[in-house]
Amino acid sequence: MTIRVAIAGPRGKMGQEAVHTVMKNQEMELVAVLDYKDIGATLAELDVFPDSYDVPVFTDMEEMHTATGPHVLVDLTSPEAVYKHTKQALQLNIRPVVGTTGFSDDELKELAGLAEETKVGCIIAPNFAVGAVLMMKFAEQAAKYLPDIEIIEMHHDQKLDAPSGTAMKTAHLIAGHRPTHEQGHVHEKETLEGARGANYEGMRIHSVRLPGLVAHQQVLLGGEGQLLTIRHDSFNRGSFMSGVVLSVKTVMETERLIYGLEHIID
Ligand SMILES: NC(=O)C1=CN([C@@H]2O[C@H](COP(=O)(O)OP(=O)(O)OC[C@H]3O[C@@H](n4cnc5c(N)ncnc54)[C@H](O)[C@@H]3O)[C@@H](O)[C@H]2O)C=CC1
Ligand SMILES: O=C(O)C1=N[C@H](C(=O)O)C[C@H](O)C1
Repeated sequence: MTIRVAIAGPRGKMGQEAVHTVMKNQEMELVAVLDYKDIGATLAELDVFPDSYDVPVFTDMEEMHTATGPHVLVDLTSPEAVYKHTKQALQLNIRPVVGTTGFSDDELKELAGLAEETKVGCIIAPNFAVGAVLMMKFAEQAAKYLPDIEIIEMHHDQKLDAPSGTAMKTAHLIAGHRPTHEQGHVHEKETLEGARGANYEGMRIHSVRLPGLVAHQQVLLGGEGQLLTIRHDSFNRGSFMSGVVLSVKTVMETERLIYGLEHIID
């Protein structure tokens, strides 16, 4: 069966890459895109895509659903739009594959409940790059032995959310094995606010934003006389595409919400 795919955010950095990926995939058909403007146009009429991309643009998900019947919605938009999109897709029986980051823990819980109730599969992947998933898993394992940890995530300066979804997911995974404990000196004091980064159950998370960067993270684990550094770099957005393809295929086989690619890679 050909998987009918819609993409939200097709003009964005990730959206453009995903449009090309789905268009090239023999097992998928790009049936629609969801944008905030140019309703009634096709991708071919937008300046960033080739003339052969005869895919309609919608601004309303319900209209898109009625007109084109997608099985899957790939969301690559913004932290502001993603919760509403994911909820609406689940209600319309469209399976969301979500790369957009910036969910709160409460939103994730609510969406998991909704997916269970509607039995509509959903994958939320804070990072689609296999190397980043391995970096998170290795950090989770290492935290059992070296529980003093600081996460440094580094991204391009157009990123809207901080900390990154990957840093948050890394902290969640590590926290499953590391009893909460405060790090550093008990009397430490910031003379400049924010100097010690964000505090997640005692772990520190630092967000760097600079032009030239794509997506990078290192997890530093310190012990007596030693430091373990686990690092991953995405140098381009092609690094995320095999994860997008895997997620689109896998979401067709599930009836619940899966949070994180580590649950679906072997
Ligand atoms: N899970 C992963 O592996 C990755 C996730 N991301 C995340 O994906 C998201 C998008 O990233 P980029 O492409 O770099 O951002 P971007 O800013 O280049 O693109 C976002 C696009 O979404 C559009 N958009 C915003 N609100 C919309 C709405 N309500 N409806 C339709 N379109 C809307 C914008 O116009 C823009 O074209 C971010 O949350 C980012 O953190 C980025 C890279 C990898
Ligand atoms: O905004 C980005 O670029 C990225 N966002 C995701 C995140 O917040 O972790 C994934 C990747 O790091 C790129």
